[in-house]
Amino acid sequence: MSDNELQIDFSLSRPPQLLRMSTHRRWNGILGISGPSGAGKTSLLRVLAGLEPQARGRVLFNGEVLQDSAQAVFVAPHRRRVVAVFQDARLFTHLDVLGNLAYAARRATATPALDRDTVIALLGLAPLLQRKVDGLSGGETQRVAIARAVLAAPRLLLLDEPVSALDARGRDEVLSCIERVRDASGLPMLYVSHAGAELRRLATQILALETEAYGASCDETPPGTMVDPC
Ligand SMILES: Nc1ncnc2c1ncn2[C@@H]1O[C@H](COP(=O)(O)OP(=O)(O)OP(=O)(O)O)[C@@H](O)[C@H]1O
Repeated sequence: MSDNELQIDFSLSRPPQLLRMSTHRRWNGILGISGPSGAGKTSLLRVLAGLEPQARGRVLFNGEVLQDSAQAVFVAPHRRRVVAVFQDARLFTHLDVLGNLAYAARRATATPALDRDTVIALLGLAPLLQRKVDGLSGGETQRVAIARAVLAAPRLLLLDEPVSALDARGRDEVLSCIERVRDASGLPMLYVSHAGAELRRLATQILALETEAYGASCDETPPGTMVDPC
């Protein structure tokens, strides 16, 4: 049974391009997002996170309208409970690791799927809590960013190529952490990657975006089908 549902039908004007996406997906766990460079993977996450207020069309998550230009509905980013982790984890450099986690927990508007101690344990952060974030390795930084995102109590977690800048060891470490969070929290996630191996490892199904002459579109792969990304 699939518990989560994404309904999108929007366009973003980026002259001379028009980026269009339309799909309806149900999934559990991690929905992988694949597609060539420029297909609109990051744009999709930005729309879901509420960072593209000018997008035309409709975006619904689990039946709730997040934005609908025809009805002049736009739920503000901080009210969506949709939290994104980007490739360049944007941690607060004036705070240590614990400070970053505490900040997210203080601003959370709901109870997170996992409590702070569990998040710290699953992401192996105990030895890092007092460290300044600008001294962390790439993999450590991404683990803190994921922990911070979970403690912000999202109902949808967006991961945009979170391991693409890491070496093989760092990648494997962070992917294992994501698997642990996925299994312990049940949080629905979208995971953007160019790497087929990562998507096969993490995702229950894949949404493949394809670039077309006029912009981007979604390949309507039947739910549950694994698609080999380009
Ligand atoms: N802020 C912006 N203003 C104008 N155009 C943009 C902006 N951000 C992205 N684009 C364009 O929108 C299209 C989709 O970009 P997007 O970053 O979503 O693709 P992507 O699939 O994530 O690509 P990549 O794999 O290279 O990260 C591209 O043509 C890109 O150049």
